[in-house]
Parts: sequence; C-alpha cells; structure tokens
Amino acid sequence: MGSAVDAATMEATQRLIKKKPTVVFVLGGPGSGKGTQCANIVKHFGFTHLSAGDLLRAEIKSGSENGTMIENMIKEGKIVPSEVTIKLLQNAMLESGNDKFLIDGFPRNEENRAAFEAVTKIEPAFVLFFECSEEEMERRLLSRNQGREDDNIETIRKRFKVFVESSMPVVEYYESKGKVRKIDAAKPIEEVFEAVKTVFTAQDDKVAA
Ligand SMILES: Nc1ncnc2c1ncn2[C@@H]1O[C@H](COP(=O)(O)OP(=O)(O)O)[C@@H](O)[C@H]1O
Ligand SMILES: Nc1ccn([C@@H]2O[C@H](COP(=O)(O)OP(=O)(O)O)[C@@H](O)[C@H]2O)c(=O)n1
Ligand SMILES: [Mg+2]
Repeated sequence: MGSAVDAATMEATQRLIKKKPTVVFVLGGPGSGKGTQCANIVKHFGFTHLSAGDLLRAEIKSGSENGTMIENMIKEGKIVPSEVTIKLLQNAMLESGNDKFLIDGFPRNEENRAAFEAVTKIEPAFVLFFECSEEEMERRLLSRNQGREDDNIETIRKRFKVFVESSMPVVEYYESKGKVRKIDAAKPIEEVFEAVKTVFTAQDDKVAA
C-alpha cells in the first residue's frame, strides 16, 4: 500500500484544493436510494456523482494491487481504509471537469470523515441524509439485481450493523454542526426526489443571495 500519504497523493491534493470544489455528502443506509437520487440530482442540478462504492468496485475490476483486499472487505460489509477511498475520490474529482460533487456513501465512519477533512481540507456544503427502515432497505437490496456480491442476506445484516455503529455517528457529527438535510426515503422515488429538489433549490437560492 506504500506510505500513508505518497507524493502523487499530495500533489493531487494541492491541485484539488486550488479547485475549491463544492461537495455534498450523500449518506443513508444500504438500499436507502442514494445512487438512484444522485442520478436525478445530476440531471437537474449539474453535479458530478461520485459513489465511493462504485469507485471501489472499479478498482477491483482494474486489477489494482489493493483489489483483493477491497473485494474481501466489501464481501464482509466492512469499511475500506480511508487512504484507499480518498485517493480514488480525489483522482475522480480532478479528472472531472466539474467543481460540484455529490459524494455518495462517504464518509462512512469516523476514520473516513476525519481523514478526508485532514487531507483535502474540504468541508461539505451540507449532508443529504436518506432515512429509511431496515425492513424496506432489505427488500430493496434483495431485489436490486445488480449482481453485487454484497446484496445477500448475510452481508446485508453485517452492512446494517456497520451503518448503525459506524456511519450514524458521522451523521450525528454533521447534525451537531447543522449540516444535515434529512429526507424521508421510504416514499416512492418521485416523491423522494421532490423533497431532494427542495433542499437543492433552497441551497441555490442561498448561493445566489
Ligand atoms: N424510493 C424508492 N422506492 C422503491 N425502490 C427504490 C427507491 N429508491 C431506490 N429504489 C430501488 O432500491 C434499490 C437500491 O437503491 P440504490 O439507489 O442503489 O440505493 P443505495 O445506493 O442507497 O444503496 C434499487 O434497486 C433502486 O431501484
Ligand atoms: N466509504 C466507503 C464506501 C463503501 N465502502 C464499501 O463498499 C460497500 C458498498 O458500498 P455502496 O455505497 O456501493 O453500497 P450501497 O449503500 O449503495 O448499497 C460497503 O459496504 C463497503 O464495504 C467502503 O468501504 N467505504
Ligand atoms: Mg449505492
């Protein structure tokens, strides 16, 4: 894995800081609809969608030296060390011509959050949080049909536990800073997006004012 922060990562960080990107973290349990709603936000509000899970799965497929480690962690529903995920997120932000990003499924634990802040110095504009019952999320994951190795009942249970124990404290941290925009994600897709639109429109108004 090399040293904690290698020269290439530091150089990428410097370029990223100069870009001063707008970042919205999109959080919520597995199957709460993060990816689905991000696709809608991209179409309406001109953000670039970066899913930490998608980037990690692409890294496995690319045959990277970390591939096997990432694959094993995903199968167990564990959180990959932030060093790996942050590097992927930084590179994706730099490769994109955009300066507005939805970062979906990150930060997923305190280590992710603190490291991202320390490395990139980026504070999210706000955190979009999708609230949904485990019963409904489980139903959605079991019928997602994307051929994912982690959408089986054993791994789903582990992911729910990690979500409650490790990811909810991150949501609570941002809540204490007044940054969380909570959405009822149990409703049909179109209704959830109406609530999401209200959040992004209010944000646009604030920027314009
Ligand atoms: N509001 C919703 N109601 C019903 N099904 C949904 C809703 N939002 C998403 N889905 C479906 O649930 C599954 C999980 O959604 P996804 O966006 O992949 O969630 P996440 O990225 O949070 O895991 C997908 O098959 C998706 O089509
Ligand atoms: N910040 C992150 C995000 C995802 N992951 C891993 O990737 C898996 C799938 O994440 P995902 O965001 O694609 O999953 P969903 O919430 O979309 O169902 C997680 O269960 C973790 O094993 C991670 O290690 N660190
Ligand atoms: Mg997803």
